[in-house]
Amino acid sequence: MGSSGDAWKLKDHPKLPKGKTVAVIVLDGWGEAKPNEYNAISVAETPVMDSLKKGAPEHWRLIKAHGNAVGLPTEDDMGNSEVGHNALGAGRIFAQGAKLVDLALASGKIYEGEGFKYVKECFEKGTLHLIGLLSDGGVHSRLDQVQLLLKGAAQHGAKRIRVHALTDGRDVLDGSSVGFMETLENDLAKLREQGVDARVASGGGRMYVTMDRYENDWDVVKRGWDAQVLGEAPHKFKDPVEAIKKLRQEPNANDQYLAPFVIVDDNGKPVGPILDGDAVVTFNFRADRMVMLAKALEYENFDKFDRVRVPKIHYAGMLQYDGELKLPSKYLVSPPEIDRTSGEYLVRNGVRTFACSETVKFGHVTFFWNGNRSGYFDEKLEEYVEIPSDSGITFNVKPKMKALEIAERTRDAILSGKFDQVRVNIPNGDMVGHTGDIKATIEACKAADDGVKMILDAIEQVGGIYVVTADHGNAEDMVKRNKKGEPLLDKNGNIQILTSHTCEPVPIAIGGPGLIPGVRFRKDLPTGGLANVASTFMNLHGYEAPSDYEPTLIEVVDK
Ligand SMILES: O=C(O)[C@@H](CO)OP(=O)(O)O
Ligand SMILES: [Mn+2]
Ligand SMILES: [Mn+2]
Repeated sequence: MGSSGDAWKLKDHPKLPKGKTVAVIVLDGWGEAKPNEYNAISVAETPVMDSLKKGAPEHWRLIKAHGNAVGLPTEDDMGNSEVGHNALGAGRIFAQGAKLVDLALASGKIYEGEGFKYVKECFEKGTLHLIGLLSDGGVHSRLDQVQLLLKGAAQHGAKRIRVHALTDGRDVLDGSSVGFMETLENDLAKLREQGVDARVASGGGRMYVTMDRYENDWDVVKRGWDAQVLGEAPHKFKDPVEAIKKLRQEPNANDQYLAPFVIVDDNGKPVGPILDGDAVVTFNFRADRMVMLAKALEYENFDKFDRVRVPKIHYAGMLQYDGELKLPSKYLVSPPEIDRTSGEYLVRNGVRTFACSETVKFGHVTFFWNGNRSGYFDEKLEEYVEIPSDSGITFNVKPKMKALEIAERTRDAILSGKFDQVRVNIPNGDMVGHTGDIKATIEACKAADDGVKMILDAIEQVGGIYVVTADHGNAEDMVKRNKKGEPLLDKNGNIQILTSHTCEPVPIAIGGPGLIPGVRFRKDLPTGGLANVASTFMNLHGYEAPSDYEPTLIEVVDK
């Protein structure tokens, strides 16, 4: 596609009119599963979402939101916000970070790239630090990739390696951090036998240490900086497995929010602060929760917290996390080239766009939607509104989150007549689902439903159209199950709470007074997924989608 204006011109849809206000509502973490007591969505009072379902099969259906349908390596990979919103916004399926890293490791190309060569320059005199999420969840990172990278780095000359591990419990079961740390320790021991000085240097829970996103709470990143770079943390241990076990015994402790710790030697000295001349790799492939740390590591001018000491390092990300900011400038694997997104096409065809969510999901309907690119395409035609999220709490404490505020701002945007597309992310099912608190998640789902109602009422008033869908499952299943689908119990006979996303399909509903009679879901796309949604709403804006987009889910029959 060239850069001339014509290249962006979308063809008129032969049957569907232009000029309708289209609301695209994404319920985060809202999958479809059989009703049961662990399905927070089915238990919750959700009259609006229930009524949409009655429109099946013409105006309600299910679509795939996990595995290959969103560019993940296998059909066992649950969906997540990054790949989900990428697919929704880009209308095509791109091999995602997880897969690209797998390929680069398998072929050995990862060691030939500019990024690895850059960090390698420090191997002779400095330490290689690996920072990231210790998990096999496959959402932000994968332990098997870290294991390969450790081995590969040693083979390519790293003599001293320090791992700064963030514990998960969000994409994997709470408590699994102990096993992951044992596996890592085993691998590091093997490296030590080969003469590589390899150790864990620090740790902490992902939601409390380092992995904040969209600048919700810089203190989270600071806690990580203090432990990883300065070697300072409230807890000091000699052994990382013991560290996790001990810290998990503190009241209300869990993997996600584990307190930061550093590993010290016999003299109480931290074994791996980051120093001048060292190399650093952040090994998460997913962008959103690495961007803030990447800024702290890379930016000369940085005022988000006092870094105290800024080591002169060679830093590379596993991927480049922000294509617009080119951050970080060095990376081991090239990110998916998500170009020509629906957002860019529509704006270049004059579609005035409003996007809104609260901080914790704001980048989902902007940054991820636009192909991991921050900023506007055309400031005159777009407005992105961020409602500040609560920070410093777990969201089961306030399960309504900002659903109402998001809906109000969106309602106002619709009624203002200033926008053709309004798109929102309503986070409750996902963010509260991740806490594993079933009661709070039920409340969260009700709040999300209330938010949808307010937006649909506004669409009704202006004669518009709605598309309601979700990015992946979460709240519809809050319990870990065996292969037969039965809830699993732990050794004390309690159910094992599932805090993670799922592989369930998600609903999509279309409607509103602006939907002309005869528009309905096609029957010939039974395996349709999130990547088919962009063509669908482009049609509802009165345009044909570009020919290489995944096909539209709708057809127009004579009525
Ligand atoms: O919170 C996150 O980072 C992920 C789970 O790891 O959730 P989501 O993909 O919904 O943003
Ligand atoms: Mn999500
Ligand atoms: Mn989530």
